[in-house]
Amino acid sequence: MPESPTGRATYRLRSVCVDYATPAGPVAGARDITLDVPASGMTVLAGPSGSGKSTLLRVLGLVERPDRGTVELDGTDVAGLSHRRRRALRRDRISLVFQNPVDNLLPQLSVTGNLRAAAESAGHDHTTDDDILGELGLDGTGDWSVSALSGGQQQRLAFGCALARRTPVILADEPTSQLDDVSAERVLDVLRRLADHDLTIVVTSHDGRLIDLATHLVRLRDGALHDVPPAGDTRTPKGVDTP
Ligand SMILES: Nc1ncnc2c1ncn2[C@@H]1O[C@H](COP(=O)(O)OP(=O)(O)OP(=O)(O)O)[C@@H](O)[C@H]1O
Repeated sequence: MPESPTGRATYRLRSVCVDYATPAGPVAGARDITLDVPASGMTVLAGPSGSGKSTLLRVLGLVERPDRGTVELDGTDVAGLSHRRRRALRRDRISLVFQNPVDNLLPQLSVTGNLRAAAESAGHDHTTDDDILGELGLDGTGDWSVSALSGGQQQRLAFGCALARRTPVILADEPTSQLDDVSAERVLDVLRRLADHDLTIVVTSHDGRLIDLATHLVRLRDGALHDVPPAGDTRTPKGVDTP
């Protein structure tokens, strides 16, 4: 397997399979995925609808357990850990940003209240609210209620909550798909800025603008890796790390 761009990998997946039971028989969500996710930069999981992007993101988020194969997070094999250990790892190491902005926030709290609640959820007793709001382009909104923000502002705040949690991993599922073009551009600005932090960022998308931000592009089709370079071929753009 070629080295990942940074040489360090946060995740190492080997032969990961996820099967869903349906009335019509089993459906493969992930087929034999072998992949390293570099410790820093932005990995984009791209592919058409139903290609397995969300399934793979859920595996990385320790929400979905693979039916076969291994998943290492920072060298620990997490696939077989107890529910409790997986939940503790999720709390300490992973922040998830969902597609729908309102699913990421607590509507009864202010903007600052959401940042503080996010920090507390990861065991921190304070946040640098003003720094984070500045980074998101949301200066001066600290006292606002979440409902006063636009969808795009809410989605930027969701990334702020991930920053407040100070987890080394941020996973985001199609974060621009529910936004108009202008709001999506602002979210992309935030993602560009996050890419400068020493974080592992993994985003699913079929938004070409987001795919252009990838430092590591993983293409999926029918639950499997697609466009896998021949062994030893390092010419593939953006460092697809597959065997
Ligand atoms: N809970 C589930 N039960 C049954 N089948 C599922 C389930 N979740 C996903 N699948 C199936 O697994 C495959 C991969 O789905 P997944 O949602 O991971 O793809 P996706 O690329 O994220 O799609 P989209 O872009 O539409 O969200 C699809 O065939 C889908 O129908």
